[in-house]
Amino acid sequence: MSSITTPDMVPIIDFSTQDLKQGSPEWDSVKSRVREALEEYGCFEASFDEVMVLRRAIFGVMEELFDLPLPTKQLCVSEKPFRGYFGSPTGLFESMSTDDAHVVENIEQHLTTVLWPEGNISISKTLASFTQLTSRLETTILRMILESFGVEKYMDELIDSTNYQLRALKYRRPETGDPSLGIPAHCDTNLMTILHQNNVNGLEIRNKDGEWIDVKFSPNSFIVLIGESLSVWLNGRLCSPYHRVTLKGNTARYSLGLFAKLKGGYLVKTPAELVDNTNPMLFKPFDYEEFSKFYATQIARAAGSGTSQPRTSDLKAYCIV
Ligand SMILES: O=C(O)CCC(=O)C(=O)O
Ligand SMILES: [Fe+2]
Repeated sequence: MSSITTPDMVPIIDFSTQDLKQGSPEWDSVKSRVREALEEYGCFEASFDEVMVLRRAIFGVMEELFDLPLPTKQLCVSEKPFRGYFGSPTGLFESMSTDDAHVVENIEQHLTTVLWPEGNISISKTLASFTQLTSRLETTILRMILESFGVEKYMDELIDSTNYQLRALKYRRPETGDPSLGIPAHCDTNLMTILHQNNVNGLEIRNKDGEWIDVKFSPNSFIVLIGESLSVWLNGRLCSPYHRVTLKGNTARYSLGLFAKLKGGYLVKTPAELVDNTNPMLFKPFDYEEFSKFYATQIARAAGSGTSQPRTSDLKAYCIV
């Protein structure tokens, strides 16, 4: 793995302003910065001061979750792929994921009562508050993207079909002190990802020149990444960035992410407005949950044969015309 990084930086866009009302001059200016950043990097840093009131509670909760004994964490399972507890074969990272996490009862049912049989309402509430906050930000950004392509009439349909999956990640500090790869380079296949982290950096994004950029988050910010589902829906417009996590320090890294995904049963289909003679339809309609099942078997097969994970652009390869 190349460890060369450059001083390039992902753009920072401020979403904290009170005047960010749809149609206002502030809205239009943020919207064009979002479009520019996504064209260039597929991602940006979003400042969002409201997260500060939750920050201490969030990382307290994450320590409590991951400090549980391994057999307890392993009780969190699901018949659906990419939910529940996962520990990487390298032991360097662990994750816990749960669906529709903006609703306290869902977290209680699928996560907290599994880990604490008597329930743990304060943890459920903290995680739901985080999901509500980030899903609000996701909706704003999605609306700006759709407006910028003139397809905002699909907003309600997409929102109604979104699963706000929450994923908590812990990266152990590398034992040797040498930089180690926590998560290998990949593109997210979902619609949009919004990440928050403790004070330990490690996320790297590959820019258009193929160079890896260190992403340094401010405590009041998120990194927003476009996923391949959105790029496919936009008929190849905007690209999901390659990213990876490299651990360099002496402290554990925690990150918490909203992974907005399209629900099973919803056919993801490029709108007619984005297809014409010069922009023919590039991708076949697909169901994200069906793709996830296929993708999970690909990953398991690759792991079984000792080869690396399937290539990125997996979703695009899956549904290319
Ligand atoms: O922890 C992070 O910052 C990134 C995690 C990530 O890329 C993923 O879960 O897809
Ligand atoms: Fe990712």
